[in-house]
Amino acid sequence: MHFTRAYKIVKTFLNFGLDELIPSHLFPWYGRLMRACFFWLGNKHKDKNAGQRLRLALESLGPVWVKFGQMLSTRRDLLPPDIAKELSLLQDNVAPFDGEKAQQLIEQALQLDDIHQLFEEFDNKPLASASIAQVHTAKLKHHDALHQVVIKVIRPDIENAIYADLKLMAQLAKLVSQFLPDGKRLRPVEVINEYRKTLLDELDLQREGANAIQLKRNFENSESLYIPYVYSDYSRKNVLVMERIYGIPVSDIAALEEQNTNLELLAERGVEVFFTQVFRDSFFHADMHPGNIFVSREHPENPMYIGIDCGIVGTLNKEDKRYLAENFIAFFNRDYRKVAELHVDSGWVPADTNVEEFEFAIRTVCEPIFQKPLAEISFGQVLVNLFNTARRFNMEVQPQLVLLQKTLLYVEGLGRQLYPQLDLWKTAKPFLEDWVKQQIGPKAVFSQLKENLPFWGEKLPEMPDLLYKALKQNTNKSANVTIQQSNRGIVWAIFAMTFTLTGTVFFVTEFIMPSIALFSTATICAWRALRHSSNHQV
Ligand SMILES: Nc1ncnc2c1ncn2[C@@H]1O[C@H](COP(=O)(O)OP(=O)(O)OP(=O)(O)O)[C@@H](O)[C@H]1O
Repeated sequence: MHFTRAYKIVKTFLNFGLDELIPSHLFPWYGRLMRACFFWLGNKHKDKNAGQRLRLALESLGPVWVKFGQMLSTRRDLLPPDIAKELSLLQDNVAPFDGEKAQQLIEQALQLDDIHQLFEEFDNKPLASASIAQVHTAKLKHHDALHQVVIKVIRPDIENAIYADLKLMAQLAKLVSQFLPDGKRLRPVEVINEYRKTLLDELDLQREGANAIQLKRNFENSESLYIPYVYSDYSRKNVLVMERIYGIPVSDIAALEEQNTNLELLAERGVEVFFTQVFRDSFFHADMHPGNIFVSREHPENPMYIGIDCGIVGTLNKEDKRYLAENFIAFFNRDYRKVAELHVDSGWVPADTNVEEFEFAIRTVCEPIFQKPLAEISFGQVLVNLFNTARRFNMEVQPQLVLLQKTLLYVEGLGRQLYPQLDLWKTAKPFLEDWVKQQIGPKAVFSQLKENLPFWGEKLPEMPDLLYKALKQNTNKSANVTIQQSNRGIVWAIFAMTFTLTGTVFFVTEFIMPSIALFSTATICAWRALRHSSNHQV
């Protein structure tokens, strides 16, 4: 199986002339020798351009490769634009699998003798069928009521096929990175590893269910986004039962216009939902292609999105978020020095990077973007340009940022399709500026203290003990005046710390007057500590 599949892949690549995509000066002699060994396989599609040949080759290799091509199409940082555009046309035309088989899989997963024990009107005919899973409609008997649901079922036997293809892909990536002189720059091994992770995550519907539950909780009372309810009691690794939704696909602009949807508000809400997910929740839906987004039929004047398929989500840590927000703000202020410094501070590029050179490189690629009116600038493209430049300065690939950049491109595309005059910057700027403000300044310091309160609350009872030990040590060593002096300094410092902590506890629990008294005492202790330490140094 392994060998025949490997041969099929080589045959497809050569029949679509993909070897011709490698520039001759980059094709080493051993590569050409290997190519010559398959002399009977030649390019049968000479009439088509490179992008088309690559797309057709991937389509003929099946779903794992199609999904890989779709992922690559969003990596504008790695591929030339014409090839990326062609890959974005990839379609996974897979036939649905037998509905009886789906029913059998559901019965097995939920340990039912008969599907009708739990579901009424299970429809054998799939509602939708994709490369990894198929969706059926049913009515769930739940708490003495009937609930309209959809059941997503992973295709039978897909797992083994995916593992086998991923293994071959990984071997191919290794070959490319080892034997093609320019292979490493494309980071094929990392790209395949990232793809592997995404694809395997998609095979686990319990994970998708958990993501949907989290996202639903994050947008509990939101007017902008609704996530269908997941029946976790009836969900397994290969079966997911969730509330059926009846929204309008977001790409169906005619239907949205027909019900007088406020498209401007809808487009703005897309941007708002995205930035809320990224900056408020650090948890974003990262598969926002139009097939996964619907619009509620209710209240078209106050339109709400409905999101499905939460199989791929992204998360960002606090530092990433802060640098990202500041990067956008600095970029739109055309402060390229700041952009360069942020990349160094965040550790995205090595600490010894020449900031001036980096600033200059960023200016060169970013300044032309401002030729356009601000409203037309693409945030996603800004990130692509920035990351491309940073990569020349040895920026490591940050998978979470790549996911974010990809999602941002989708969100923008979607927003502009709904409302071409959408001014992304106008919608996003106040959001980003508020967020950055919240992260710095006194409010942020206190919220940080509040966050660390449980830790300090735990340590506070130990303070008197520490103090006692320090004092005792001080008495034992009284022979040495210098040490005694320095110990006194330590004792005052401990006092200062204890009063500060207690003051903070009072402050955040809103006992303002006692907290002021404690902070004042802490200041006096700190001053005494400083005096002792300076005497000691003298
Ligand atoms: N809760 C739901 N209510 C109504 N229809 C749904 C629901 N969930 C999924 N569908 C339908 O099933 C289709 C496929 O669902 P989903 O996107 O979750 O599957 P998938 O296998 O992950 O597909 P892909 O990854 O290719 O988008 C959707 O486009 C939608 O038409």
